[in-house]
Amino acid sequence: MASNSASQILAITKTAPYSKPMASRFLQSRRPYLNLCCLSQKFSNDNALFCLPNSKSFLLAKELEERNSNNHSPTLREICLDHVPGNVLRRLEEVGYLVPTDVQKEALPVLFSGNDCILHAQTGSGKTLTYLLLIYSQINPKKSAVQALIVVPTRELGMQITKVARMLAAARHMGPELEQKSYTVMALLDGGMLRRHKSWLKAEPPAIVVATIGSLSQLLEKQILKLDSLRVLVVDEVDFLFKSSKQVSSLRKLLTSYSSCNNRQTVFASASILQHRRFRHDCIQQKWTKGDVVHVHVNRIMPMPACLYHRFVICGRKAKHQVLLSLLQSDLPESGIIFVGEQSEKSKKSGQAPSTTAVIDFLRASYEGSLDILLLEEDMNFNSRAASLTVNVLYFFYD
Ligand SMILES: Nc1ncnc2c1ncn2[C@@H]1O[C@H](COP(=O)(O)OP(=O)(O)OP(=O)(O)O)[C@@H](O)[C@H]1O
Repeated sequence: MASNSASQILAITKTAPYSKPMASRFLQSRRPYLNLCCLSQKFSNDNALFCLPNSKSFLLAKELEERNSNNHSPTLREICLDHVPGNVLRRLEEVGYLVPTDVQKEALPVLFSGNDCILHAQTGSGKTLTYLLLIYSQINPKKSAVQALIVVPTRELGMQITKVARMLAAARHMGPELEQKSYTVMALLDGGMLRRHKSWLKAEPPAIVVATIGSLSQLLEKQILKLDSLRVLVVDEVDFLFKSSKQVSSLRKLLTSYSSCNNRQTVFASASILQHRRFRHDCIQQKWTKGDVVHVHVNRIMPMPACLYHRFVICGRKAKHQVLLSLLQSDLPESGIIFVGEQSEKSKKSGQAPSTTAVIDFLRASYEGSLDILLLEEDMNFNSRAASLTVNVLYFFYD
C-alpha cells in the first residue's frame, strides 16, 4: 500500500451515458475494482474507496454470474472456512469482501496448508488481506504473546496495515465464541511513542505487531519484545527493505536470530521482485524460509494504458475553477477523480465554504450537460466507500 496526502476526492461521472459504458467496461475486464483500489491506495491517505450508484451491486452480480458460469469458483468464505475464525469471516463479509482477488485465490490455499510464501503481485491486488487472513487463521487471542509480526518499510504503510488488521479484529463475537478475547494489534512504527509501547509490551503483549524495522530492532535488542511464540512473520515490500542498506542487516538478523523459520510461517510480499528465482534460492539457503517456500506470482490486472498524457496548468487563483471546467469540457471523461487540497485554517476562520463545496457548486452550476458528483471524505464509513469505479482521468486541484 502506498499513500499520498490528498484529503478529499470528488468523483465525477457523466450521468446520462453512465450505465452503458460502465457496464461494458465491467464486463470486459475481469476485476475492474482493483484498478480503482490501486488509485485510491496511491492517492488517498485513508484508502478511500467509493461507490457510484449500483456499480457495487453490478460488480457483485457479475462476480456471482462468473462464478456460476465457471462451475463455481470459490468465495472468500469458502476458501477460509475451517481456517479463519467465524467472527473474522463475518467481519470480512460485513465490509464487503466476498469474492477473492486472484492473489487470494492462489495464495490462501498454499498458506493454509502451512507453506511459506513469496507473494508477488501488483499493488492493490489484495496481498495485505491475504497475509492477514493467514495471521487470523494462526493466532490464538487467548494467548498473551506476540504471535504475528508484519515488518514494513514505512510508517505510512504500517498505519494502513494496522487499520485493516484492526478492522478485522473488531469482529463481534457471537454464540459459542462469546467467551473469546479480541485480537490486539500494536503499531510499532518509527516516530511513535516507544515508551508507551514498552509498558504495553511488558503488561500484556499484543497478538499482532506491525512494525518498522528501526523501532522493532530497538525493542528486540533490549528484549522488551520477544518472538518466542511467533507463528507468522510477514515482510511487506520486501524488495524495498532489501534495497536499503541501513535496514538490511537488521532484517537479516530478524529473519534468522530472533525466531527460527522452522517454528513459524514466513511470508514475503511485494509488487516487484526483480530476480525472483534468485530471491527464492536465497530464502532457502539463508534459512529465511523453509525449503518448501512457494512463489505465488499473480499479474493479471488490467495493463496501464499505452500512453499517459500529463498536463500542468498554471493559472491565477480566481481562474482555477474556470480552468478546471474547460479541462473537463475539452476532455469529456466518462469518469474522473478531482483531488482537492485541504481548506486552510485561515479560510476556515474567515467562514468560507470548504474548497470541495466551492468546486462542486461551481461545476454543478456551470457544466454543460449532466454530471454526477460524489464527495469522498476521510471520515466516510468504510462500507459506503468500499465499491467500484473505473476512472480514466485524474485532476489534482491545489492552490
Ligand atoms: N477480496 C476483496 N474484495 C474486495 N476488495 C478487496 C479484496 N481484497 C482486497 N481488497 C481491497 O483492495 C484494496 C487493495 O488491497 P491491498 O491493500 O491488500 O493490496 P496490496 O496488494 O497489499 O497492495 P500494496 O502492494 O500497495 O501493498 C484494499 O482497499 C482492499 O480493501
